[in-house]
Amino acid sequence: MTDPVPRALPRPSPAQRWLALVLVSVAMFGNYYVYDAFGPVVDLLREQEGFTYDQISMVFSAYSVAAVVVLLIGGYVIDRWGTKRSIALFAAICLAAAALMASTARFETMLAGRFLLGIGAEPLIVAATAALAKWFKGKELSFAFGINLSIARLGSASADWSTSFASGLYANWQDPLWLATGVATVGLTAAMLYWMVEARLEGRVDLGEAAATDRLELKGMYAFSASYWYIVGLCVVFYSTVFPFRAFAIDYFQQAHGLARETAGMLSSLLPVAAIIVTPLFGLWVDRVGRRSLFMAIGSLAMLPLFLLVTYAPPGPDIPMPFTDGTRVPLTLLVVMLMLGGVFSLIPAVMWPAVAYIVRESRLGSAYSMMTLCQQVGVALVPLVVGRFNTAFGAGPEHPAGYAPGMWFYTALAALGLLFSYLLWRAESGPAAHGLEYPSGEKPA
Ligand SMILES: C[C@H](NC(=O)[C@@H](N)CCCCN)C(=O)O
Repeated sequence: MTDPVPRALPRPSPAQRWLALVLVSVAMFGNYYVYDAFGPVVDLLREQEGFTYDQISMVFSAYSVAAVVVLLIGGYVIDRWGTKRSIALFAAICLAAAALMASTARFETMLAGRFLLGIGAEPLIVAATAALAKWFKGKELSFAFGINLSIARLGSASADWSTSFASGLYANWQDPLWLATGVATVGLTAAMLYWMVEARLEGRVDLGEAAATDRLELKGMYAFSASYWYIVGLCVVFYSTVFPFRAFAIDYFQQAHGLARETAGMLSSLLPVAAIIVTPLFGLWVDRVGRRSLFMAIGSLAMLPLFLLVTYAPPGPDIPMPFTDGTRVPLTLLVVMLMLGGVFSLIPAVMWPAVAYIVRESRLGSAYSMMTLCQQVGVALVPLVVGRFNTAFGAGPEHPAGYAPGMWFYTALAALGLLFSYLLWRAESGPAAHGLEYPSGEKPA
């Protein structure tokens, strides 16, 4: 008797794929919510618990320090445990981190909680990406990634909106962080359901191999082209400006511009909200027209004046904010946040996919890991500098001018971003170009 010929398994049905996407995305929603739940309580920690700007910055940076450590350890856990267990494990770590931060206002505990969040959240993003690749490879993968990121950003926006829909909790610093712990529980529940779905369908449908996590290998980095390193440079300065600015934005709008917390939260949420709507549209546009390095340069140029405008431009009349029940904000702040939202949609939509056009597929995992690692080093250091400036220059409601040095620092970083994108554009317009300026991402023969 001969062995039966193994029959090829069917690919997952659309309903199965979209169920997996929804569950993974809810886990990501929880992840991003917890990350951004810290910003709205910054003023309460300062007023009620006596935290200084330096301490707040250290808590914020602890996430990135942890992220650098886990990125160096690499995709080991994901490779060994598989996506379904890893997603649940990392979501559980995020939940523990959220609970730790909510448990007490001791500085060391907050620091440990935020560090733990970095340990869970960054590999959760990697594991979620690997999981989506299993379900969607060859079928709407980019679209699925886009939806996943949009739902994650909805988590960021919801953390800002909590200053309105859960305004009653903001009588103290602790209750909003317990709310974040509740949201992390929803994320963990979705991760466990995802585990059940993947386990149930394994062996019944062809889930292929998860895209190899391709751990970070420092050897071989020299082989990446100059264009790759210009993109890494832009990535570092871009996120080192936007993420710390976001972390301090609600407090800054309250202290320096006298806005109520709810209004400041609404204004800050324009950044992720714009990104939810506009990022996929920019993605589609760039896929059609190419010109990737030019778009990155345009985004960097648009960012350059924003931090100085917010500091020195007259506030202008109060006007109703879009997508709200008529909350009024100064025109200048609204314009600046809408422009920053546009930049926050354009640069990530172009920058992350651009790497795939200039790095060999087999080295893509390493390339992305190195880029994220450098990003997190920048995101760890910049808030420490800005916190130092705010403390040293006595920033606060009675001395709003004390925030100006921090804003000049963000502007200097934005100028560096413009330099990197100019160098990239020059490299991609010359004979060593990879084809970033062409819709297909390849130079015509
Ligand atoms: C896609 C990109 N993600 C990241 O940069 C992550 N390494 C850090 C996310 C931290 C916020 N939760 C992004 O969000 O633009």
